[in-house]
Parts: sequence; structure tokens; C-alpha cells
Amino acid sequence: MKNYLYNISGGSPRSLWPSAIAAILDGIAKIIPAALLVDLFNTIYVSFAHPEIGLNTNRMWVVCLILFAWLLVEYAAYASLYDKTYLAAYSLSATGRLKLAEHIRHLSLGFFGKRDPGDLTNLILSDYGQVEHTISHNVPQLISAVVLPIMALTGLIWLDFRMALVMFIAVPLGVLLLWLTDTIQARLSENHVQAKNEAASRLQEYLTGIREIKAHNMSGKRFERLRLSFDRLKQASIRLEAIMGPMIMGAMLLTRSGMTLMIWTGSYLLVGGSLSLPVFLLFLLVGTKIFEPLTIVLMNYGEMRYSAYSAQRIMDVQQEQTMEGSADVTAAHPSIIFDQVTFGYEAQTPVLSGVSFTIKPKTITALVGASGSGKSTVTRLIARFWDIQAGTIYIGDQSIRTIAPEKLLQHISIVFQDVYLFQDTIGNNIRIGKMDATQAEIEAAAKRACCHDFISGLPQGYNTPVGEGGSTLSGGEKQRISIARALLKNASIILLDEATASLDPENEAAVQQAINALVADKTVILIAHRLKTIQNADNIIVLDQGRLVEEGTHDKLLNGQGIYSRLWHLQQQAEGWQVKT
Ligand SMILES: Nc1ncnc2c1ncn2[C@@H]1O[C@H](COP(=O)(O)OP(=O)(O)OP(=O)(O)O)[C@@H](O)[C@H]1O
Repeated sequence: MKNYLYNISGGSPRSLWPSAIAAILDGIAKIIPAALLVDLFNTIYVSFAHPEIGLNTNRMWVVCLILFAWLLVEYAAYASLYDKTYLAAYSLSATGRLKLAEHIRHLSLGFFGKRDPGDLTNLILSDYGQVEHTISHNVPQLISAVVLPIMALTGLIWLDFRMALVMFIAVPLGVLLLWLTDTIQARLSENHVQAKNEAASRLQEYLTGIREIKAHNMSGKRFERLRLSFDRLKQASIRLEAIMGPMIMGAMLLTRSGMTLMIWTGSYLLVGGSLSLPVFLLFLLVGTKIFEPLTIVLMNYGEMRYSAYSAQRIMDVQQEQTMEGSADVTAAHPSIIFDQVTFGYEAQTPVLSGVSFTIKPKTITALVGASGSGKSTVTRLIARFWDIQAGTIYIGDQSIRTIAPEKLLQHISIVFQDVYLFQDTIGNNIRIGKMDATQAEIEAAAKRACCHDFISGLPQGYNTPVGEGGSTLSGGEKQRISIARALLKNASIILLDEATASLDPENEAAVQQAINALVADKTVILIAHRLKTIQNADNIIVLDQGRLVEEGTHDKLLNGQGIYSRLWHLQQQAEGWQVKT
């Protein structure tokens, strides 16, 4: 139960206390009017049974006044219940969602390889919504369903233990039925959540990939995957309702049968003379009050089971180990050393094997090699997007594992080949490099990155909104904006994925000029696809199938007659190629 509550509250069971107390107060508030009604009935009954005494109108007035006052108390209890439970639920899910998003940011990128983005979106939105609903609706109902019968049972046993016994005899049977079928319910809930996530992921894939789907005329195949996932969701939903419905209805019937048994026993005892009419009436009144929440909670049981699985999914992500290390980079311009580094995205398939090299501060190092040789992987490891399996990476004289990832990234600017721009203004997209940058600083960076002119030419200038991913700008424009970002950040290490290869000559010249401004006086690690751009690099590292095979300056490597020399000559020949007509 402790575990269940822990899960259902998304790891903060204390947040349930306010709604629990409010629900108990509400429970008490519900019982009192029933007792007052019985007293009222008793007063009337006595005046009929003993006409010589007459009707005690004073008592009736007092009861009516108390009933009225109690209405106000009940209103206050309800208001408090609503206030506390909704506050708890919405606060929990709002802070929980943010905490989770923050936690995810601290996880190794390897985590994202294992999880579908659609699945994570669903986790943060839908699973948290489910937990929110349980806390605001199911938990108070559960508490009043438990508190009310316990309070009533205690009072009723004292009045007539025979009647109390038959009234509650079937409740444990209903609970037992749910307990026995718990595993089936857990599995059905799990299947349904998985099917829902799968459908959300397929839908996201379909919508994000719509351009490729259209371009390659794949609508039939992709649509089929989407259709199948919706089909699976339909099956899971039907199974969930069709199997869980009868179980819950069965438990409800068993529980409610106590009421019928009590009426039957009460009538029998009343006729036999061993039960007074007011006591029987009290049982009837309390019975309707008690079985109502008990029935509701059983109906909600399936939902709570479902929530427990949602909460478990949230907890699983919360428990994912974040990367260790809390130190900051101590050197202003640190060297970067790879010492026998071995790494694989999957531990058993190494992508880099025993790689060792030293990058001196304020030098330009180019990474060269065939596609898939591990160039991007080296840059990702320098940024500590992943942790390595063997060897050590040093930033200055500190092992990278001792440095907090977010502190390390304050010292690194990355210019990717495929630039991602946020759905915001151009100015704010540049400001990402330095959140407190002034407009003048942003414009200065844009000027050095050769993008000020084209931004100023736009109708709204720096306030021009950019479509998600930067869809409204050309490749070269996006590149220069991302270089302006990096210039504004002014980090000592620059990781650069050679970005000019796919640009037209005019854009290429502008981007090249922007890069020159960026790399001045910095430690630069550059992934080079075209060797002519790196002839002046201080050091060139050649990778082949995850191993460092050559290292040195352009001239040294050209004389070595190895992979670099071969690649160089191949590219020289390619320069002369042209499409024949
Ligand atoms: N996120 C990932 N998960 C699993 N494997 C990956 C991942 N990223 C890259 N790889 C694999 O690691 C190997 C090295 O990839 P990497 O991107 O470092 O090569 P690269 O030399 O930069 O290639 P390119 O020049 O084509 O960009 C490849 O076999 C690639 O398939």
C-alpha cells in the first residue's frame, strides 16, 4: 500500500495529506445529518406511540437548526476538500512535470536512444494528467470510502451488532475479488498504456516525417503503421473495459448485497420485536450514505490501477541515474586529452577503440575519416553527451567524469551541421548563447556572424518569428544564426561540424567568414568533410573504424601515403567531376 501511494503521488505521498484530511472531515459531515434525521424521526414516532406525551416541537426546532448549521459546516468541508485536493493535484503535476523535464535534461543522451520522443511526451503530459486526476478525484473518494464505513461500523455495532455484521459482511468479499484479480488488472492497464504510447509515437512519427512521406510517396506504408497502432489501442481499450468491467461490477454487487441482507435481517428482527423502528431507520439511512462512496470507489478502482502504472513509469524515469560530477572546469583555456578511450552507444559494440590524442589550447584540430568512422562521436564525448566505457578524457587536468555536464557545456560552443532553431524570434534564438545579452550584444554577434544584414532586411528584423526547427530560413541563414549564438557565448572550446559543404558559393563564403570570426583564439575541434578547408589546421586526426590511424599536419600526412593522402587525392579528382549531358 505504501508503495502504491508512493507511486500514485508521483513520489510525494505527503502531498496527499491535505486532501486526506479534507476527505475525513467531509466523511464526518456526511454522517451527522443522518443521525439528526433519525432523532427527528424518533421525536415524531414517540408522539404517535405515546400520544399523552405529545409532539416535542422544541426538540424538532433544535434539530432543524442544527441541520441547517450543519449544512454550512458541510459546505465548508466541501470547499476545503475541493480547495485542498485540486491544489495538491495541480501543484503536484505542475512541479512534477517541470522536475521531470529538468531531470531528463541531466540524463545521458543514451537514455533518449532507448526511449521514443512520443513516449516521453506522453509520460510528461498524459501520465502526469492521470496521476493528477487520481489525486483530485480517486484519493479523496477512497479515503471517505474507508473512513465513513469504519466510523459507521463503530457506531452501529454499539447500537445493534447483528445488523452491523450483516451490513458489512460482504465488503471483505468484494475487496477479496479485486485483490485476487489485481494481477490481471495490472497487466490490462499496462497493455493499454503501452498501446496508447505506441499510437502517440506513431502519430508523432507520421506528422514529423510528413515531408519525407510525401517526397517518397510512402503514405500507404507509414499510414499502415499508424493504422495498426490505432487498431492495437482499440483492442487494448476493449479488452480493458470488457474484462475489468465485470470484475468491478462483481465486486460492487458483492459489496452492495450487504444492504439487501441488512434490510432483510432488519425486517425479520423488527417483526420479531428485537429491533426498534428508529434503530432500523438509522441503519437504512447510514447504509445508503456508506454504500454510495464505497460503490464509487470500486468503480474508480480500475482508474487507480491504471494511475499506479502511470506513476510507476514516471518513477522509473525519475530514478534513471543522472551523470555524476559536480566540479567546474578550472582552466580558462583547457587542453583536451583522450587517453585510451573506448566507447560504444551499445556497450558491446565499440564505436571508438583505444583512441588517444592531445588537443592543445587555442589550436585547430581537424577530425577526418570515412562516414561512420567516429568523428561526430569524438565531439559528442568532448561535450559529455555520453560517458565512455574505458579510458579517460581529461579537460585540462580534470577527468571529464568529475565535471558537472552543465558546467562543462558553459565552456563549449557547438555548431552542428543541422541547426535547430526554436519557435521564437530570431533575436531570442541568438540570445540562447547568453541569456542576459543586450540587444546591442546580439546585433554585434550577428554582425560578426555575417547575418545582421539579412536579419535587418526582414520586415520585423530581430523580432521576426522563426518556424519550429527554423523551417522558414535557408540552410546558410540558419548556420550563421547558430554561429552568432556561439559567438555570443564566447566559450573557450568550439566544436564545429563542417557546415559549408551543402551551401551555395555565396552562402559558403558568408558562413566561412562567420566561422573565422568564431574560432579566433579558441580551441577548435572541427569535423572536416572537405580536406581543402583544413590544410592550415594545427593537427589532423584520421579515424578509421573507430581507431586513430594517423595524426599530424596536412603536409606530414600527405607525405605519409596513408588514408589521409588517399582521401586527399580522391577529393582532388572529384573537384574536376561534372555531370555529363
Ligand atoms: N546515437 C547513436 N546510437 C547508436 N549508434 C550510433 C549513434 N550515433 C552514431 N552511431 C554509430 O556510431 C558510428 C560512428 O558514428 P559517427 O556519427 O561518430 O560517425 P562519423 O564519422 O561522424 O560519420 P559521418 O561523417 O557520416 O557523420 C556509426 O557506425 C554510427 O552508426
